[in-house]
Amino acid sequence: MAEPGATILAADGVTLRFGGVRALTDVSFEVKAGEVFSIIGPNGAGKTSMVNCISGRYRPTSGRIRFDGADITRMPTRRRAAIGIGRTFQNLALFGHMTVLDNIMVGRHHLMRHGFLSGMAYWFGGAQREEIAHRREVEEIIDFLEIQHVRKAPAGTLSYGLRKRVELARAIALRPKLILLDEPMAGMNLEEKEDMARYILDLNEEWGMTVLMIEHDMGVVMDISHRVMVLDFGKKIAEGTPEAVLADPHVRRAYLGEADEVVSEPEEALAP
Ligand SMILES: Nc1ncnc2c1ncn2[C@@H]1O[C@H](COP(=O)(O)OP(=O)(O)OP(=O)(O)O)[C@@H](O)[C@H]1O
Repeated sequence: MAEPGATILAADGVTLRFGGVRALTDVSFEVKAGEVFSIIGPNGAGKTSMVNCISGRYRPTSGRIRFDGADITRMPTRRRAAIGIGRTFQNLALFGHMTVLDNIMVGRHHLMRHGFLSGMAYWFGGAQREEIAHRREVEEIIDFLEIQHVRKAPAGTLSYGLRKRVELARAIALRPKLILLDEPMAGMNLEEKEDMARYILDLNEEWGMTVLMIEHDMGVVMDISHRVMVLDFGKKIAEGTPEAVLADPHVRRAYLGEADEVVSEPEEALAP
């Protein structure tokens, strides 16, 4: 496991093409162990494509990605999860008819030697002991994310904010070293966003989890990120502390739309 401050994830010249579309062009960056690192940029800038290259859903057309000392560029997705890369999705991906508890247990499935409640092995093969240990871990996550009151409820019956929290619980059930969060606050009200921001910070500070996040809410990004990378049309245009990125003229032009303000007419000129 990388020491705090050492490079845990490194993308080197990552390019991704879909036919004629260049989703990413020569993107390089490093995430340090223990960081909250955010990727921001306008719609279609390549943020999800980058996260998909890291999680294994997409293979870069060229370039390399290293994680915790291993070259993962062509590694299968399942193997990446096993070596410590967890993720949540932009759109919820829970089993609606299953309870919260079972949804989170599914997240731990591949860590279980005996499979999920596999027949005779459950009683005689040590699988019972193993499942008890897994349940204990899951309960710890349930406590941490304060979802005890809904642990037996079918996931599909919960509010959107709670479902997002369950999805986070399932992703951290793997105890990843790096968690990829794709718009964790999307569609949330202010209170839900504040809760989620606090859970992400606690995960980072108390559990030592490195976080790579895509998020559109600039307030949240600036509040909880140690460093931010900005993509625009698939290219990296800035990287640094939230303050430095906010002050960067390229970012202001490309992302915050300041160019529009500069070229717009004075208000009097628009009056009839
Ligand atoms: N599977 C795909 N097939 C074809 N083109 C794709 C695919 N995935 C992404 N793209 C294209 O790649 C570019 C980058 O898309 P991507 O979804 O990575 O951007 P994004 O920054 O995550 O956008 P958003 O903020 O809207 O989610 C876009 O032009 C998109 O249409």
